[in-house]
Amino acid sequence: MSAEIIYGKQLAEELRQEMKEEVTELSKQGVHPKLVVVILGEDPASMSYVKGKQRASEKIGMDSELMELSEETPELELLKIINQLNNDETVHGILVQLPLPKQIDEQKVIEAIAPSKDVDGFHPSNVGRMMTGQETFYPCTPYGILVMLKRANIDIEGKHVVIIGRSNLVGKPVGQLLLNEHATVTHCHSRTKNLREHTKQADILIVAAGKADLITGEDISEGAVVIDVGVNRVDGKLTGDVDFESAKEKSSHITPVPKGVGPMTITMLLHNTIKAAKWIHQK
Ligand SMILES: Nc1nc2c(c(=O)[nH]1)N[C@@H](CN(C=O)c1ccc(C(=O)N[C@@H](CCC(=O)O)C(=O)O)cc1)CN2
Repeated sequence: MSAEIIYGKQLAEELRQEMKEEVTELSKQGVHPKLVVVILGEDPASMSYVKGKQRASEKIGMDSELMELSEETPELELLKIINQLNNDETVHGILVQLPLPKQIDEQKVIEAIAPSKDVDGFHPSNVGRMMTGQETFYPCTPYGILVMLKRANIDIEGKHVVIIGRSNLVGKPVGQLLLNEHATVTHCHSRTKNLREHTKQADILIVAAGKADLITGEDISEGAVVIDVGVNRVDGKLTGDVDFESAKEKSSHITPVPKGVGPMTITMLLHNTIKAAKWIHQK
């Protein structure tokens, strides 16, 4: 068997075209969705992600602002900036790029963002709403994975989803979103014993471990769906957590790296920002 490759990049482009039309319609009603992205320091990977977010916003006609702050910015100063953005009626979405420098308490920053502008979906209030199956902003990478699975017509209900990784950004929320869709979910992580015994049982395997080529064809069952969330740089080359060539021969569907899950992250951020603008203007 050779897998069908799910290109997130292609789906992202289709969705962004639809969003562009939605932004045009909203602007006719006087609603101009605006995203503000805050970054501290100049880490090259983070810098490229935030520039990507800004470019993508502009391409669909959405207002966006990039606030580039020094790596040494004190926590209190960042909290003050967030407070100003919370009170700025022209701003609908606020995103602080992670990870943050060591002098800053990441959780404090996440909790400072108004839940109604938390387009990352990381605020405990939004996480709680997601857990209880209520409408809210879902974290962008997990939400992107859910949309990819649905658009590829992959059944989720009753399927055994095995997730490797338990981060707040990806592992935990993707498990919750798929549980909400009636999947049976198993979480594996760095302390899991006999990892292969678990991965072999997966109908859908989601790998978000941050370890290049952790999973190979031998770790998966014939016909499994494999979603690779890894973004690793090995000898200057971008690679996922899954050995694509061997996994492709066993799976029914697989996402590549690059051009797989990654582009969906930014797309769902645009979706969340439009949603935030619509909510505010419906009030
Ligand atoms: N506040 C947030 N910080 C971070 C998030 C997040 O969702 N919110 N996620 C990641 C990084 N990230 C977005 O911020 C992100 C990662 C990867 C991609 C992407 O498009 N990847 C491409 C490859 C890009 C490359 O060449 O490096 C792909 O996989 O095809 C987009 C966004 C951590 N921080």
